[in-house]
Amino acid sequence: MLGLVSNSSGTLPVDVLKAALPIGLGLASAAFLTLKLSHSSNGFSSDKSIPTVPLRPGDTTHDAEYREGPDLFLSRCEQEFGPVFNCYIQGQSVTAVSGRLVREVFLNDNFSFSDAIDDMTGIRAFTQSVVKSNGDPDNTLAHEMIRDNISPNLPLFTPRIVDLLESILDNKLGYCEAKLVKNPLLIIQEMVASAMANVFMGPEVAKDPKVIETFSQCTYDFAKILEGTRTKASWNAFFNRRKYGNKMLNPMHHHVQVLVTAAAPVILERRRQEAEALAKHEAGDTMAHYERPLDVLQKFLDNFDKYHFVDLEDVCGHILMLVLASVHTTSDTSTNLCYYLAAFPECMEPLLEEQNEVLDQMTQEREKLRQDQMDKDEVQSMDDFKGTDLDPAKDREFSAQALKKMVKMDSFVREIFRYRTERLSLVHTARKRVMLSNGMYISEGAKVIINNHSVHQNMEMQGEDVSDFRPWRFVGKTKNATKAATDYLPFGMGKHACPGRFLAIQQLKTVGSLMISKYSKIDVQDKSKAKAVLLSRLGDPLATGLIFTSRGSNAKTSKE
Ligand code: HEM
Repeated sequence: MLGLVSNSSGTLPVDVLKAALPIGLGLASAAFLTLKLSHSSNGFSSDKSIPTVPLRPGDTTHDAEYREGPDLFLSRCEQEFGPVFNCYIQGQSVTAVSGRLVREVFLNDNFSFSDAIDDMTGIRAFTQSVVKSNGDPDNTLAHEMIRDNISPNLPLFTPRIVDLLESILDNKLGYCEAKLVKNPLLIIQEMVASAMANVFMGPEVAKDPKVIETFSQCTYDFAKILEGTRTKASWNAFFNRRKYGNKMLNPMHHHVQVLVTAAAPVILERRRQEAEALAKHEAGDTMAHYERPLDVLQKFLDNFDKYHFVDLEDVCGHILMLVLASVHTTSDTSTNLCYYLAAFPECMEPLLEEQNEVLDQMTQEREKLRQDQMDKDEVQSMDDFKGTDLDPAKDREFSAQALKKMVKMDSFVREIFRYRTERLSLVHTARKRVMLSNGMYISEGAKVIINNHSVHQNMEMQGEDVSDFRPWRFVGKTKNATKAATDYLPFGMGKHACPGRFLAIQQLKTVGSLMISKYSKIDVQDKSKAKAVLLSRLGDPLATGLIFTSRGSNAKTSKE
């Protein structure tokens, strides 16, 4: 691979590659992962003053009671034992932390989500064998990579993302007259994988079907690894460390190679074009210039030394880690959003009305900008706008600006996260003994789990009817779907809060907007399973399909 990338500064020692950490979550939520692990009998190492919730007669863990009614179980625990209590759940002994105290877990570096995932799965050995550089126990690099290369460019990425999401939807689902789709995740996964591949690897690489296959499938291979054995979690971690620390046995190695093989010729061609433009420029052609492609691959290569990458394989390893964090999480939640549209059909028309109002407003604003330029003689005729940012053909596109103005859609999405998010999740390991502000101590090595129920189903924080799905709950409030805070935890909070949430929410809002503009009706195939799907956990298989009906024969079903 040498020669494709600029001179490297050599391999950095890799201590712990926490950049891969997001996968622990991204994969399918800590709950999904940990539930696959079996019970640890380590007991609690927390302060003895922390109450332990007694088991129901006949139960050996709290899992059954929790699964039967998580809200009921956790309300009872909080009422009887207060905001901090021990229970045996999701395969381990954990201390649940509730309400205002959750911020003390998220904001204290002595609580680590990545340590907890590694304790349970041995994931760090696995990730170390996928990438070669950048050992970063606090995962600041992955944050930085997303913060500097993806989030600020989101408005520029948006047209490509929307275009791909729409064309694949048209291609795979198209015009429907009560068409049953047993597994809509497959369609949405392809939509999201294609959009993410375009953003991460660039349009040329993303044309390769093998790359799309890697983007949509690598998470499943990864899940198989984490599923591991059904023995003790610690054995599971031990086994994974031994097996997947070996590069050749690590299935991610194959996916990295797919990316490298597809990227190499594209990078060479980009280099050739750049050199050609430079040569022309030097020969006096002042118009000749090379337009740098806008994608994460190019950004990483341009910052090769800054990020201390080793070679192209290393760059692709890092990209693969981002894929594991992003594609399945976004596909799963976007699919779930369609089930909410089906379960609450009364939302479809208000959402479509809002969409039309926003697009009308955008059209008027853009028309005014065009007219201003005409009045100032900056352009000769309306035809001059063709192919520019102000092209009238783009007036009704779902631009980043238009999506931002869709406040009902935003509230709908945030309410889905509030309503659905797993009630107990995000296990953190205490790196040191920590005293919480209520005076209780969490001992070094103890596992703490976040009681999301105490936040998302809390009337003081969320308003009334917390057990109901109220789509417009957040309209008119300064609480948008990306705002990670003490009253909204689907993306965590504090310095480790998911840095990809801006991209994820924008894709979710786009999928929702496409669905309501193209389909007048979405029904759940088996209504008896509708509620179960709404409350499914990230990564759960879908219990039933969806039936789609297009908005009449004039519906826009293909991109001409
Ligand atoms: C609906 C989709 C998503 C959900 C629900 C989600 C959720 C989360 C959560 C709960 C965390 C842990 C936060 C904490 O420890 O406090 C996290 C971390 C992370 N996520 Fe996401 N995420 C999503 C999409 C994405 C996307 C699209 C990307 C990449 C573009 C991404 C990249 C990351 C990274 C790098 C971290 C690690 C942050 C750290 O440890 O400092 N996520 N995510």
